[in-house]
Amino acid sequence: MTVQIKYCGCQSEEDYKLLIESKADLIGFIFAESKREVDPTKVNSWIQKYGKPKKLVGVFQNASLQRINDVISTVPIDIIQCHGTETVDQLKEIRDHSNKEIYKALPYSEHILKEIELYGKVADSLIVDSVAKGQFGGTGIPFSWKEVPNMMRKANALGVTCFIAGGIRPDNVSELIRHNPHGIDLSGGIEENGKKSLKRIETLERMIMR
Ligand SMILES: O=C(O)c1ccccc1NCC(=O)[C@H](O)[C@H](O)COP(=O)(O)O
Repeated sequence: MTVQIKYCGCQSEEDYKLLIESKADLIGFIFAESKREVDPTKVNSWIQKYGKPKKLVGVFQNASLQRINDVISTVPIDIIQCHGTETVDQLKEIRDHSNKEIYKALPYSEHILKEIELYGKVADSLIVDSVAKGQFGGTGIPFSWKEVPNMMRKANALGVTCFIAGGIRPDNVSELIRHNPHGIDLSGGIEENGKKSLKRIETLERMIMR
């Protein structure tokens, strides 16, 4: 199976031009508190200017329905990624309210298989990401990938796609690919000086033969 690629944290018009020409399947924008947070109106202007050849993901963290509504009425995103401590009931409410696909990010821990079981029944896809120094999302730090095959087995049984995120870079992606994740999700690993880097994207895509 071909591994799906999600590049996240698109922060500028230059980033967007680069990412739509990459081999990514999905491009993510951060609408949560972060150094990568973007303004919905600006994001929409890039999409109007350069088109929308990829699926677009809006990343939120414990956002209100009002905030989600404000963003999706401005930006034509396809997927809402919930990257906080949202409950199963809140995910259902967000889906009913928005009519979008819902991705749920789960913090990697010893309880990850139980979390996959719980959220895999309601989310369209899952993203297992690292927690580091109290931060969840965009940490730049990988977790131990030896549990990845078990996670994929659990996700397969539930019929959901499961992405792996957190500190994936061109120099470590081959090791992760050996564990056969359904998808990979990167942000900092394809950046140089805070901007998405063509060189790093091309190197990464060569490593995974895309
Ligand atoms: O990237 C952020 O700054 C961020 C902030 C708050 C919530 C989520 C965030 N990112 C979500 C993603 O999907 C990232 O791609 C993922 O966390 C991996 O980031 P990295 O470790 O930098 O590759």
